[in-house]
Amino acid sequence: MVVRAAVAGASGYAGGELLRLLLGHAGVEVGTLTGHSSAGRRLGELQPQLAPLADRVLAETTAGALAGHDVVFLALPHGQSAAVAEQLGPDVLVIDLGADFRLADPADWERFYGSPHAGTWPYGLPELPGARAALEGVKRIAVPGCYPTAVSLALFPAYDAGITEPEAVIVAASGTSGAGKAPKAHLLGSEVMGSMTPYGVGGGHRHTPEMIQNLSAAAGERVSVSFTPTLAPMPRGILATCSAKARAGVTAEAVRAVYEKAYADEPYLRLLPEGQWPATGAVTGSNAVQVQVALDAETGRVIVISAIDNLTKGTAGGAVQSMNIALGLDETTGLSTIGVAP
Ligand SMILES: NC(=O)C1=CN([C@@H]2O[C@H](COP(=O)(O)OP(=O)(O)OC[C@H]3O[C@@H](n4cnc5c(N)ncnc54)[C@H](OP(=O)(O)O)[C@@H]3O)[C@@H](O)[C@H]2O)C=CC1
Ligand SMILES: CC(=O)N[C@@H](CCC(=O)OP(=O)(O)O)C(=O)O
Repeated sequence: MVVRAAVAGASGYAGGELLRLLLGHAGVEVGTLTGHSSAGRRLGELQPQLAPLADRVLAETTAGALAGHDVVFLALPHGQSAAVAEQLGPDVLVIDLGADFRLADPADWERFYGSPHAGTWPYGLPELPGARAALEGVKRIAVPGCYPTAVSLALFPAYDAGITEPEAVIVAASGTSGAGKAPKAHLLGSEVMGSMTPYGVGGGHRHTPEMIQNLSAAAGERVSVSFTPTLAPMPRGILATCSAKARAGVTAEAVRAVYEKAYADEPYLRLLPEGQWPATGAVTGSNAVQVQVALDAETGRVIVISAIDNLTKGTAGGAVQSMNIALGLDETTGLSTIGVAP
């Protein structure tokens, strides 16, 4: 079976990574590509790494241009997906890489995104408890945010197993591609190179409610989250340092056993051997997630560190993995666990 897939937002970072993966996917034929300010331009000018598609010309992002495909990926800014998606009809598989359909609570959406809530779609993080089965055969998928991917995959085993209290503290560093390709002063090379800085400090980051949603579902009770993102001088990657208070009596051996069991059959989640620590460079360009755990004897906190590529497992790889499940394909088709290093 070969499905025909359109990509809206093909000129952006998420759209570009998605096309890189789709070009290596045996079950996908790349159809229409769309852009916004770059409509009418050749893809080769904008995404020179995608050589086989260099002569494709970007169409305007309209429902008409995206019609006639089996799968439509939307890699658009927040708030742009709903209007397009509602015109695409119920039979096409629509996969939104943006935030519009990730949150279940309209109040959370309105507070963090400041616009009316468009709705909630099945959530494209198959490794979460029950999520894989919930993606089979669906026609709409909301791909998680990059930080919630790194954090939820790091912490769900601890909450699912009940070994941690319902609070988590997270500090995560992201590469600059997480902020998209559109020019912004704080992303200039002279601002970013050789410097790191936090942002969204004190509960203000829009990924906080998404993390709370995922971790609370795993815990069966509300988990409070303190999240501090930082911008790191690298193009790709997220390193998330997560901690939560261990429940009484939990030992370091018990923590490790929980993670060994939770990740045992997962194709992309890798608990590293003891003494080895996750590195963003090791997962660059791959769908892999590296994780290490420790129990801090001084504070009684379980510490879990994860590394992902924000554009691959954190966006486009997660989208392809979820598409594979929805279409009944082998979940790993077109996705690699092999990073590009150094
Ligand atoms: N970058 C990342 O690591 C991650 C991104 N995502 C999500 O993916 C989506 C795209 O992000 P990213 O690729 O980084 O962003 P970019 O800024 O790199 O790309 C945005 C894309 O959307 C198009 N676009 C811009 N404005 C409009 C508009 N008003 N209507 C229609 N299309 C528009 C742009 O077209 P043009 O260039 O032609 O103007 C471009 O193709 C976002 O929702 C983001 O949240 C999710 C997880 C991680
Ligand atoms: C470095 C950086 O700016 N990162 C982005 C997150 C990108 C992402 O995954 O999130 P969305 O899909 O929700 O946009 C941010 O902090 O807003």
